[in-house]
Amino acid sequence: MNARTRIKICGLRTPDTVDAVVQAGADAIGFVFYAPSVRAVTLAQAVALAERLPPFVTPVGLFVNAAEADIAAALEAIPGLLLQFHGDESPEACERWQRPYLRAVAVGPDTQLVDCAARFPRAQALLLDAPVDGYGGGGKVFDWSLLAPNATRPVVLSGGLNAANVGDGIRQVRPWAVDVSSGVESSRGVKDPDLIHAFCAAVRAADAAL
Ligand SMILES: O=C(O)c1ccccc1N[C@@H]1O[C@H](COP(=O)(O)O)[C@@H](O)[C@H]1O
Repeated sequence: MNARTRIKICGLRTPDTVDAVVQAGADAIGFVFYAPSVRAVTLAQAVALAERLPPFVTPVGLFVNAAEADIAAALEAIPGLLLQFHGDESPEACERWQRPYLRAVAVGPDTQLVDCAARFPRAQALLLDAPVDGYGGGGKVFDWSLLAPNATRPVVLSGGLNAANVGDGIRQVRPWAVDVSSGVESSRGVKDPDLIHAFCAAVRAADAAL
């Protein structure tokens, strides 16, 4: 039983939206270290944004097939950074840091979460996303009914979530946490404080009704 669904808001790029995420009561903030993304930030930008975070709000660094030197630099520069691997990284590439991480999984009809958990033993959670062109942040919902209720690791539900559908996702999947990017944007790559607050309120409402 999950007493409170944790919330990660991903793809923050400005101080005011980071502050909005904190004020809305989210648990984690994602920084996209993937240059092709409209949400990409430099390490210097992420360091400045992460310095705004109070205790108990976790900075998450999202990487897609990144160079080891870039991951090492981010870990060095941002205390407490949780890694999120959202590309084609091998288990070895994810495990070499010897620390917990989030492993993204594009969910399809053949996805076996038990096997995924076994392949990525140090993954603190499996982050379930829709298969998209490219690697993520596509605002697409996957078929939640594909998930067998036998996950051996906490799951983070993501992919096309917004204030209108996150309650259904929580009721159906019962994830440890939810993760959103597109669904709290007024236009592609532009976070909206009102949508951030609405998303967090919808999660709280769903939790209260469980
Ligand atoms: O946000 C991005 O631009 C991104 C780029 C490359 C890989 C992952 C990315 N975002 C992650 O994708 C999922 C779903 O996002 P959305 O809510 O459907 O837009 C989420 O975990 C983001 O962190």
